[in-house]
Amino acid sequence: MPLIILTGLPTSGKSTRAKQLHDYLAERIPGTKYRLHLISDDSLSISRSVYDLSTVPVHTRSANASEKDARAAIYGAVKRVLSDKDIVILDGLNYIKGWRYQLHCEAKAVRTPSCILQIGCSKERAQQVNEDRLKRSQATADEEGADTTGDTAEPYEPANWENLVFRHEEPNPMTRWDSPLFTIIWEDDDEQVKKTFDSLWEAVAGDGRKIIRPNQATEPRGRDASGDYLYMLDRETQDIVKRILDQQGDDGGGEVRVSLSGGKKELVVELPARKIGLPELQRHRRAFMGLNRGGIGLEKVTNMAADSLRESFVNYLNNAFENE
Ligand SMILES: Nc1ncnc2c1ncn2[C@@H]1O[C@H](COP(=O)(O)OP(=O)(O)OP(=O)(O)O)[C@@H](O)[C@H]1O
Repeated sequence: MPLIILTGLPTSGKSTRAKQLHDYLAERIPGTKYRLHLISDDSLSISRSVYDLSTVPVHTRSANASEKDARAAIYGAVKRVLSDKDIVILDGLNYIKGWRYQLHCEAKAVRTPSCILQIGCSKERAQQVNEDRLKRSQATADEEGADTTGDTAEPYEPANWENLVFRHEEPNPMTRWDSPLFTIIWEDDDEQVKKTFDSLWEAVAGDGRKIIRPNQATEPRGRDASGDYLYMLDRETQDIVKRILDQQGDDGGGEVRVSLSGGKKELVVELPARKIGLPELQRHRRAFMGLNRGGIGLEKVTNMAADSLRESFVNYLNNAFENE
């Protein structure tokens, strides 16, 4: 299995469900090949304040160093244990789609499935949980009595909480990296939760699980920390779009060859049997750039050069055209 990525608003009940899933799987795995791991901000001692952009100057907001460091730590922790024999529950906000894409690629690279467990909760209820936490932590600071609720987790500063809600990118089950998608809502009772966990198990560890084959598109890649990464991302993808427009046949279809620097290797884009126009290619390019734009903090994990970017975009396009 297996990487199970939780996602949801801050204070929406993610850890509660992650623990329930952990208990459920702990009962299911004896006698199977699986080992079980639960990774979360708390298990890695990551404070909720790392997500706080309010202390970062506006012009550098996309580059919040502490959040990037936190992501690198989470990524490293997942990578260390993830295999086809290890079930990893990743409890966290996981609110950026590009981040979920990278995790999906990481799983695929070790030939194991990934899935998303979305925790649904209204904004108002989640906010109430955070406000209660804030009050309790204030009362503890003022020594006004011990906490009796059992929820001793750290609250988010209100502006940080609001900002995280604003930045949250809902999973989209139409994309490879956000599927299969399972959803549990706050109100779900034990029976409903068990049903969802049963389906999740079936999809990623049961007989119905897909065979995962790694391909170059899903091999995880980092960013070129030294160069101007965004410039390179733009330039290389533009160049491939141009080659496709130049080389495709009059009626479309066929193969387009894209060489890597120094002619070391040639990549092939397999086009569908129809003419592809600039708007469609630009749409794919923008989607790819959206997924690979900086700011998800994996610079320290690997190094991504122009060649691997080109390779990655070619594979992305081949995946996109594959089903036609
Ligand atoms: N479905 C639920 N029904 C009732 N109470 C719940 C439910 N889910 C969570 N809670 C309560 O809400 C509080 C916050 O839950 P939890 O810590 O799971 O949220 P979280 O999303 O993991 O928070 P954070 O974003 O800080 O990691 C806890 O007191 C928990 O007991």
